[in-house]
Amino acid sequence: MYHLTHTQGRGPEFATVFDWRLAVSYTIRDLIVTPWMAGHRTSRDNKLKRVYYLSMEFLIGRILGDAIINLGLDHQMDEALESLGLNRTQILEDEPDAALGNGGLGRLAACFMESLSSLGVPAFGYGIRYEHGLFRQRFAAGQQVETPEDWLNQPHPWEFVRVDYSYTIGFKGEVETVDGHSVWLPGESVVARAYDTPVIGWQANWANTLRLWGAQPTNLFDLHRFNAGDYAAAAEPEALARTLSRVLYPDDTTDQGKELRLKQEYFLTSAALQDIIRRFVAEHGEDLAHLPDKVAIQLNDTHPAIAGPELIRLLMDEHDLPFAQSLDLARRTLNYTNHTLLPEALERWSIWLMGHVLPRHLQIIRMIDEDHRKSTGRPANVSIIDHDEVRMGELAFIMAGKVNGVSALHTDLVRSTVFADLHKLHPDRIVNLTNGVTPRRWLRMSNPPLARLLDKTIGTGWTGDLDLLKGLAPYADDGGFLDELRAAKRQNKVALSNGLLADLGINADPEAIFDVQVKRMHEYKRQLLNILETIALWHRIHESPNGDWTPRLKIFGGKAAPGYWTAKTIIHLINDVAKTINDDPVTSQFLKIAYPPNYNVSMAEKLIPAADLSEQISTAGKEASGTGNMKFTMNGALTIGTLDGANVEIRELVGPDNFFLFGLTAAEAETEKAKPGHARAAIEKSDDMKIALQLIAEGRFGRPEHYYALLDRTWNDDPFLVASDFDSYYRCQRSVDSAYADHGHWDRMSALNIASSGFFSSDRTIRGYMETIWHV
Ligand SMILES: [N-]=[N+]=N[C@]1([C@H](N)O)O[C@H](CO)[C@@H](O)[C@H](O)[C@H]1O
Repeated sequence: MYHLTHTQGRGPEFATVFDWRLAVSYTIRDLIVTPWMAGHRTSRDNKLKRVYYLSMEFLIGRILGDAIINLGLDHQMDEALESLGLNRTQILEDEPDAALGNGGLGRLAACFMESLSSLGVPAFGYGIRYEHGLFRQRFAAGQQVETPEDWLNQPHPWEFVRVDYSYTIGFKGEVETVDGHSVWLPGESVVARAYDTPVIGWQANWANTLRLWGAQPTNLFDLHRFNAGDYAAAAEPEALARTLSRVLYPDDTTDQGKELRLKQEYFLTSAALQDIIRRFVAEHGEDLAHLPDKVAIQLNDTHPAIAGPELIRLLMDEHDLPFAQSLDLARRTLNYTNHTLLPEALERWSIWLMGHVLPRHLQIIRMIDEDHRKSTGRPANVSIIDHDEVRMGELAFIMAGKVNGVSALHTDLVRSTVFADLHKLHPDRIVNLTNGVTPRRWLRMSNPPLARLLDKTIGTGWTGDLDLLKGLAPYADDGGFLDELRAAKRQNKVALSNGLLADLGINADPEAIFDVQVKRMHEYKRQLLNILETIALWHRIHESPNGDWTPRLKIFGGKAAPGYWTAKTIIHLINDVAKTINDDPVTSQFLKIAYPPNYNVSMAEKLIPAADLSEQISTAGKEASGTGNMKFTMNGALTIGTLDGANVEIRELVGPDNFFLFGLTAAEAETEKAKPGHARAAIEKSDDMKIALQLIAEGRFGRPEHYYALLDRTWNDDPFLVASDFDSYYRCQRSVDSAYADHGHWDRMSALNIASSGFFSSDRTIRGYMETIWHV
């Protein structure tokens, strides 16, 4: 009531849901600033070493619900809202998602920030305060249409503006030599202003800062031009500057390559490094020789890899340290995480563009390259500059103390493929740190029915120490427990069914298998394999409508990068197939498809707890890790998947009997892919796939001409081996049907998946980074 009155300036009789939500948010925020300030003082006063996580993406989602959980106030808040006659769900769902990321990489950064605070590790996250996050997705005639996301078109209660922490970021211009020193004279510049969001940890013992940079013009406004009536020109400086933090590039695992993207990457990196050095000097004095003792920096993929040259520039040009010392200090401070092997995702900037936008950095990159060549005996294929391009992967590797992959299989492939030559030169540099997810948001907050059952069965300790879920294993043979487990899952399925009916008009049977594939649309994730199997099943049901079919609801969710034509065609196909199948009176009792638009963090929090089956069906060797797979497992869904990314470790821990495995291994996939005509050969052998492709070509799902190019690509190219894995996948799905029919067996498998998911907590991952990379 205090904040409604004094912060919102509203009486309850006039208050909107927005006013109440802000009042609740400020009330919770008040309780966070205390541990936040205490944590900062403790770090400063004890001269603690800090971790700095640099990422172009932080896929945070909503903040209020998570903050209430971490403060342990969920029950009190329920009572308070009830006593005021307010609807909890309505209040929480009024908050827009902070969609400052594309997919797994961005969400991982958000989970890491929460675990760093939950473990009480002094840390800062550095990112960009995009005015527009990932675009909103809607469907028009089954096709994806993008509209701008606008989370900041209303006051945002979770940020504090820090005008005193502003840094000038230069671009372009030229480099002069004065008294033997290189001096960069930027041609243009902007100001990076800090916006801080506290990240509270479990049980509110600690809170770290997520510092997001917003771009401001160096000179606000050209008054002379304004007075001359040239209003547009007068506003130009501001417009230009703000483009830097205007919008997130919507590409997931694809190199953008645009000048503005490079400028965004440098904007983030330079502001972060200037802020880090200011804090170090303020707390430890001018002698930067001790920087690596107090600062550990993690580069989230190559997007902030310009940090190597930028840190050297700051140390050399602004703190007068010699190149060799600057290089050494930078290497002992920086670390790099690789998140993908896909060639089109590895960033390469043309020498021209790098020299144009960052002339001083290109000079330093050449010095780093030369130093590395000299110190490693000039081997081939490891140079940063290659064929007039600056290879950011090589730059990040050469400038890093440690390089890590994000799953055991992925790290092996990083050593044997993309960085094989550098690995030979630096055999101890690459380490593995399998991804993880925070159990606070992805279990305790998203799945109250299961959380209550866990609390009752093994106590509440699991939220802070997920390994305690092992205590559940004995209950896998306890019928009473399994019934309650099934009841909890059913509660979530009923809630989701009601949502699907209300939003999409789809009547979902909670008894059906809720088979869920939610992730970005990409050919290597093989949503195409899933929808082709669905068509083949539909055809089979039509052939024997009285057969003993296990009802199934296929749920899809995911956005395609706006320029990714094939991914958009697959979205269109899924919606066209859904239309035909959902309207089919013969099969609708056995098979339905739902594709809710605008999949995001908040939707994942609803879908994952209601899932029975988790689709992790990427071509083996292509998905570096996956993190959705981990969220489904800890929420009791069983996985159908390939031996790819972290699926391998999930299967090892839950046991092969509790995982539905199919498909080629990464090595077999490489061999198969090399065979000419592998697709046509596989399709000719598979009646089910052939019929599925035929039905599309015949126009059973919308206008066939929309899919001729996709059909041609599948028959003649099929780069991700959909055809080669089809029959194995189809057979595996049928074994899922029979397993699901035996409730006791299914629930036992579900219980064992939950019991074995402790390893996939991001707390375990962060502890790994602390021990093997950051030494904090
Ligand atoms: N970029 N990128 N990489 C990804 C994801 N697409 O964001 O990073 C994620 C986080 O490491 C991985 O789980 C996922 O497999 C990988 O493809």
